[in-house]
Amino acid sequence: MNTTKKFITKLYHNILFIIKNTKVLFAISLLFYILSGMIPYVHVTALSTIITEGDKIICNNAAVMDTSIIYGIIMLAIAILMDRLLLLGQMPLASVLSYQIKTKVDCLIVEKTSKLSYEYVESSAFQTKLKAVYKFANQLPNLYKTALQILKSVIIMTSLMIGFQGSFYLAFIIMVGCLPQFLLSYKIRKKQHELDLQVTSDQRLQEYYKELLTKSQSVKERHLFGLKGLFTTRWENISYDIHKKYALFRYKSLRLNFLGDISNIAGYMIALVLLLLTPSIDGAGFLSLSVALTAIQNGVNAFIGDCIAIRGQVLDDDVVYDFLEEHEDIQHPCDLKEPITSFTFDHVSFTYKGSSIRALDDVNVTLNAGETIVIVGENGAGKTTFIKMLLGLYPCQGGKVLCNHQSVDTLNRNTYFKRISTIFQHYNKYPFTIAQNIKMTLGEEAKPTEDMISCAKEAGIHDWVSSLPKGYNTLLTHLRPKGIEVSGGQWQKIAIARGQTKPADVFIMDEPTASLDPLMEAEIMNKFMNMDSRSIKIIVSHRVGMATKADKIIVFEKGKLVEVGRHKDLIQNKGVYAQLYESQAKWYTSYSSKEGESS
Ligand SMILES: Nc1ncnc2c1ncn2[C@@H]1O[C@H](COP(=O)(O)OP(=O)(O)OP(=O)(O)O)[C@@H](O)[C@H]1O
Repeated sequence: MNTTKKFITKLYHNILFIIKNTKVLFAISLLFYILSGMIPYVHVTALSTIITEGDKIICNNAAVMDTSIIYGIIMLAIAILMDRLLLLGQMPLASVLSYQIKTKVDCLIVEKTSKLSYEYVESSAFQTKLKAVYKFANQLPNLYKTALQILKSVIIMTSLMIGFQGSFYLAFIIMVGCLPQFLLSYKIRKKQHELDLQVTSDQRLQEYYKELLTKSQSVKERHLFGLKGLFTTRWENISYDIHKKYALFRYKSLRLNFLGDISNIAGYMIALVLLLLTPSIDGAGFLSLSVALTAIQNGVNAFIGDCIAIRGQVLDDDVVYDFLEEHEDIQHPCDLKEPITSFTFDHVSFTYKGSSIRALDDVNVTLNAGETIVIVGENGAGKTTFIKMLLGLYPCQGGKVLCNHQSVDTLNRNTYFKRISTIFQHYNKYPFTIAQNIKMTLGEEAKPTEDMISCAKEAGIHDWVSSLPKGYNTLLTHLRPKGIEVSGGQWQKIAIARGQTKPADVFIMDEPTASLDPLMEAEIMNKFMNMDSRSIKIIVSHRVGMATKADKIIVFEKGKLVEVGRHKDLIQNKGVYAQLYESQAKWYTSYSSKEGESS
């Protein structure tokens, strides 16, 4: 009882969502379905009239047709024509309705994802859930069709039963015969939903292997390491596993469906025999009643099919609606109104989910406006995690990260991120023009702006871009028909220019220069450090060469902040920084000597 109530509430909620988002179109659709629900009654009534009147004409050898039979023929023609017209009208309506619902749901999913914590969104569990959500969201528009289809089936059955003139018990027998079909189909549909969810994770992997085999980005490694065969085998194996699960499910469903069919046929046969045994019935009466019985059975079967479909649909839709209603555990109520003047890490610790190692361990440091900060440390030392905590991408587990003395966790993301420009090692490569890659808001044919050119010069790409036939309006990547591919270093410089174009109080570069040669890297970093004396500039790097001019060097080791200070002081300390500097000395002495030559 509780389950039925829950189901009806959910169904009501889901249909309401569809009505709210489609309004007039839904009303027209409803009218179409009501009209087409009445057609079988008109059809059967017309046929009965034709059979009964035809029988009279044949038995009486009458030469002239009665008006009733002409009436019947006209009615039949109208019913067939209307049925066809309504069907034709429903097609474009269904297409527009589906588009409206799908677009709305897709927007809601994107909006929801943006409100969930970064930590949760990057987890595998979330990505699998999102895949399931999109899979089921695709089918969301089917709900309105199924719901209206049920309404149509109810109208068909009711109108036929009313026209059945008293022999309700026959219709009842037909319905009882259909009951096992209903129960079995219900069970099958629930299992299908469970299977759909269960295979989602495998489907993600299957798609990944397919991408490895087809995407241009993976073509080099695939050829050079001879991985095609390996990836193909893995893709085939996982595809086979998924197929096997569905094949097994279909086989089991088929057996259950067959049992349902037997009971269905038995019900119809019993009703037919009882009809034959009715004492007062003549040939024409038997014929027209058996036509009506067939129509009722078809109506009941369609009704059962639709009920099962709607039950399954609500199960599937729940995955989408549950996701949309998921609790957003992060609250960012405070707007950041003032420019950023400081960051304070106050005993900050952080451990990634599923990891036993502290990525940050009791970190204490303050960063002030006007400072240039270089963060160094070996692989896995905690540099990127430090930046992510500063950006508030992960909530603090221990201690606090403060921005202008306010906890970063409470800051409204829009107002906070507006003031920070970050370029990560793994930045996006957009299939837009070079100008758009630097300044997203520009149109495809728009001329480059002054500030954009200045940032492109700082990033060292202006001369190269100017030498291209279409200059800043050159389209990038082979995703675009006339797009060109550029080198890793050129992409990096474009990303750096993008980061510098954004007006901000804080500029962060998390190793975006790995593809550049050390001299070019040092040149770009030098310019970066000198770009705006009031802002906070943070550079994350393994290469300590650029730290010599920093106001503050932060050294990480195994999640711990082990040293903070200026180059000279840290060298004198002879600690981790001094060792790193020593071991990398040869990289930057060549730059220093080059700089010396040029000056
Ligand atoms: N998403 C993640 N989930 C679990 N553990 C992670 C994740 N990202 C990083 N780690 C772990 O956290 C620790 C710190 O990683 P972090 O990326 O901050 O180091 P890093 O100093 O930036 O390293 P690199 O110089 O190699 O980029 C490492 O032990 C790393 O394995």
